[in-house]
Amino acid sequence: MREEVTAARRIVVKVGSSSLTAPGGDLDGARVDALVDALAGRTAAGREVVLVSSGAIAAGLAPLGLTSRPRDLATQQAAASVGQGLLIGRYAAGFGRHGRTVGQVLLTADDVTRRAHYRNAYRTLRKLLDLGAVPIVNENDTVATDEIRFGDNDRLAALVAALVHADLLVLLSDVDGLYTGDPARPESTRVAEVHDATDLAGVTVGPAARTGVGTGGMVTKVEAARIATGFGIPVVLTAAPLAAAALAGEPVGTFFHRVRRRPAARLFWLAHATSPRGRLHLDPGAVQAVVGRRKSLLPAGITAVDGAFNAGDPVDLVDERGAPVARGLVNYDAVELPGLLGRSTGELAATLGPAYEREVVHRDDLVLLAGAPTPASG
Ligand SMILES: Nc1ncnc2c1ncn2[C@@H]1O[C@H](COP(=O)(O)OP(=O)(O)O)[C@@H](O)[C@H]1O
Ligand SMILES: N[C@@H](CCC(=O)OP(=O)(O)O)C(=O)O
Repeated sequence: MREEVTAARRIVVKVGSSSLTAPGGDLDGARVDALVDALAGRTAAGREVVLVSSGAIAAGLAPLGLTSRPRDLATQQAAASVGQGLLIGRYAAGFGRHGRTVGQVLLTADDVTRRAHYRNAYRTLRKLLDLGAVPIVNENDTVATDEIRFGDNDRLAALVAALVHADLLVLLSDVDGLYTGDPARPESTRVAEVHDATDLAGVTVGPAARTGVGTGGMVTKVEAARIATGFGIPVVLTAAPLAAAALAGEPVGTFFHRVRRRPAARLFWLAHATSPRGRLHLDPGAVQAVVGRRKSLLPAGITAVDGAFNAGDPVDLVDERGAPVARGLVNYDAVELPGLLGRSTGELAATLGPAYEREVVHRDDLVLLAGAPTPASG
């Protein structure tokens, strides 16, 4: 038995399109009901459940006479508009059998990335849970544009899990776990546990099957697991029919252990949920100082600036090859910086005044990005 699973009080469960629809694309009522029964079992046992459900686009296909998932955004949005109502209607009926009320929560990326918005989203979810309802979250597909879209719901689910401070994230798909390669190949085997990146070294993480209704495949699920475990939330990835077993703590699917230390919430959002408004190019010495010695970034180490940001905005710090190594909140407007580059803080203070002695990004407002070189690896 997985103790972290059985002890979890607040659980975010994400279910993919492929687990809710019949092969033709229509919503499969029996599958929805089976999932609802598994979740209602947990709510009856006093657990709080937030469901992140995909399937709006898939559910809208058949009613609109479409035979496969459309590629263009406008048709996807029309399908989502038709399908989302059907989906929620189905869940409302399903949970109604258990005497539970559901609440629809449609979010855009902005709602979980901008501080003022995610506080608002948090309050709504919190209140629904306090009132005993089951929040059912999806991306707000009808208004999300290509630029701001998550597209798949895996990353959204990880961010929602962080938002509501969940104790567990369960990702339900059409495959019963992470496999070492394409699960259709006989030589692929299920990975039972992932402790850290080394357990993923021999794993080929692939996209969704081309014929299906899913979008992200394993790539977005492993990324979602990385985000959630980095926030101290363990993740179970398994197939939807195994939901009840997974929620009971049985050793099904793939269990991603959490990284013990929960980062400061503010820095977590900075790393995972904000979009940078610009880029600061660092010379090698500045990369060493920021990444290797965790120092603040000073004007002297910056060689170029891109973007139209204001003081307080998130920006990426990139190395000489343009690879992001850290993200931070910048203390200057973009227009101010070109005149300061390469100059020491002492010189700037002497010529421009003491206000210009401040760091470009303070170390407390900096978070290193995954993949950044560590001091040991150079
Ligand atoms: N290493 C892997 N292990 C398991 N599944 C994989 C792997 N690589 C690619 N996949 C594919 O990912 C699919 C699940 O992703 P997707 O279709 O997006 O599901 P969902 O709709 O549940 O989000 C599986 O059906 C499988 O074809
Ligand atoms: N918001 C979209 C999710 C798109 C999607 O297919 O996601 P997933 O099945 O989780 O890979 C929908 O409801 O159709």
